[in-house]
Amino acid sequence: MNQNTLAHPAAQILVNARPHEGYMPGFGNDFETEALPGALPQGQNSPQKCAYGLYAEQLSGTAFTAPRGHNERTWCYRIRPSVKHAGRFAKIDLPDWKSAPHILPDVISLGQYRWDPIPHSQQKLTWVTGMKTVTTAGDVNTQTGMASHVYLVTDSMVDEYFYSADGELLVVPQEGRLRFSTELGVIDLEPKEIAILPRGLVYRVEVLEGPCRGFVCENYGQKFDLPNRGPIGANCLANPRDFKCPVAAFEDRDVASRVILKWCGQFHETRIDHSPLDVVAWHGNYCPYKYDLRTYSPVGAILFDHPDPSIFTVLTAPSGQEGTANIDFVLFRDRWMVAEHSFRPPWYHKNIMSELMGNIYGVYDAKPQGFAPGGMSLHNCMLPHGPDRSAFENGSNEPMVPHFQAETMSFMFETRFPQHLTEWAAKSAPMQDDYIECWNSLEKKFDGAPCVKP
Ligand SMILES: O=C(O)Cc1cc(O)ccc1O
Ligand SMILES: [Fe+2]
Repeated sequence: MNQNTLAHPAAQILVNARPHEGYMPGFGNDFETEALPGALPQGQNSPQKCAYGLYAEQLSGTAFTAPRGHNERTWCYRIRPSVKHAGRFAKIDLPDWKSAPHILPDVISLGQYRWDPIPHSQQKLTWVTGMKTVTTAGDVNTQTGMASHVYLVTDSMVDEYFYSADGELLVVPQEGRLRFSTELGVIDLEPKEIAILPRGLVYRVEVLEGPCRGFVCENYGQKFDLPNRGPIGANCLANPRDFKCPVAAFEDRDVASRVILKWCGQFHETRIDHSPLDVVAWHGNYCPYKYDLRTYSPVGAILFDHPDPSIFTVLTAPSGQEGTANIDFVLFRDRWMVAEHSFRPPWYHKNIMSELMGNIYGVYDAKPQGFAPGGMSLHNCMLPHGPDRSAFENGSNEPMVPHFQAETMSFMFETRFPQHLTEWAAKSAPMQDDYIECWNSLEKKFDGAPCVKP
């Protein structure tokens, strides 16, 4: 069955949609898409009566008055307005999903930390029950900062839907395949791809191939954007056309359903009698999207030295202070290493920004051992870190010939705010107690003699 003909026999793909793909290309485009012919009004947003008896509804992702270029909103034409979805909300507990501020007196976040891959669960877990918070930063109430999570998902949500008023979710799958059926269309997601689920968008998550594990960055602040490329120019890094937004798809299903809402760090549920995924047509620039990390074109040192990792930024979420991101999403993918007379791996450093890393697959060049696919590390604000002993020795002695750093994909959620560990991350997750010993054997090499260039 075609992806946008979920329930309606007359449904077909029109307008900008490529039927064989079900996605529309472009970052931040003003899209339009309809799953039934003529469902989308032309020349106006709010006709007195909409086609097919649909209701018009606007979803605003930025303030009404945000400057043009940052202003994001989408007009939806739906079977019922969202307000029909919201009965009374009742508070529920999702104890593993935490929000900032979440600073615990007996949990120490000052340190360099690393975790083995979180083992898959024996329990049945959905997208909402399988979300486990690793760190929180900033404050969800002031819409600043972020949280990092690991998800372990075994089971599909059935007649159950979720949305978050607290921020957008950046999803980085590491194992398994998921389907995000959203109000605005369907996104299928697998490792080496990422997806963004905007604040306020309702969706259901199904397992296409499980069990599923991955990482999530919950962005409480201003939305992720493409970084400016400066002197790099108009091409490379993440190119806008490689971002894909789904075509309209709707369900006309009258069935008892549950909607879970995350709001200011708390979870609530409401019961409704139909599927809320009933948007038949929409137009606008506030939408979910996915991106294939293999289309990222890295730019780097082609003669000597090692640039700052910001050169590998895929998406950046501004903080209001220019050049100081609320979050940078940075990708370390396979690439050529060609720098001459240089120490090629990452250098030793201390950083005002806090670095949460995850390994999607392969070997990361600063940590040939111990940073496994599915594993994570945290190097918090101003805490020193860098290559382990074997990476240092290799980087100091490797022949200065072109070398292909093959089969590798790690990433970093880097934020200007210190990241605080949850109790689960500090006490239950498989933290490596011996991580900092990876630097123990770095011995003093100082011999008092001036360096002789080879
Ligand atoms: O700490 C890390 O491994 C991430 C990182 C990579 C790099 O190439 C330079 C700096 C940096 O923080
Ligand atoms: Fe670093």
